[in-house]
Amino acid sequence: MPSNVTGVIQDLERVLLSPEQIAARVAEMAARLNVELAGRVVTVVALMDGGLFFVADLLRKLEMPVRLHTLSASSYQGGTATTGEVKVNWPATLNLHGQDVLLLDDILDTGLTLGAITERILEQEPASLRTCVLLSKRRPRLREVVADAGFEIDDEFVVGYGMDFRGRFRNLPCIGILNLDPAS
Ligand SMILES: O=P(O)(O)OC[C@H]1O[C@H](OP(=O)(O)OP(=O)(O)O)[C@H](O)[C@@H]1O
Ligand code: HPA
Repeated sequence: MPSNVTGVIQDLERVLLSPEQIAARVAEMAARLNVELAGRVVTVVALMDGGLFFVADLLRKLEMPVRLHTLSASSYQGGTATTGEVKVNWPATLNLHGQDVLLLDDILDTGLTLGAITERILEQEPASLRTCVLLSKRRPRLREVVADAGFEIDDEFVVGYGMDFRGRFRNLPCIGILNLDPAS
């Protein structure tokens, strides 16, 4: 793993998705949700920090009334592999009983994060639960998760548009593959 990444676009091996490609797909996802959830009041549960830009961009395109709850869910601790332990700050006052919940996250990888959050949400007996992610990796899951995905991507570590490596790269407007030197 490189010790010298600075977190700028020059550190990328290549750009996977440009800001324009991301914006076009997010608009399509929002248009579909606007049809399928029309007439409902939607309770969004948005996972931070990685989901920050996806959630901000998608929500501004939703036309139904929305309530927003942000949760901090982390298990990678800045690295490229899950620690296996999903830490969630679930507010004691959060009650999703009877609500139409839309769960949003940036990326579905092992499935551990969304699996853990889905379990917590379902314990509260929402009226419905729908999950959307911007990216879904083509890889075997450690936990099965049902989610609509903006893009299916190969099993490579990605950064940008909210996603980090060692706390950096979140601010890149594109999504890219890191130049990881296996020897370093
Ligand atoms: O499917 P999984 O293997 O669980 O991986 C997906 C999760 O990993 C990342 O979160 P991370 O733990 O890096 O925290 P962050 O959102 O604060 O960056 C990402 O934002 C997802 O929530
Ligand atoms: N990049 C950044 N964060 C992640 C990834 C990834 O590929 N997979 C799970 N969390």
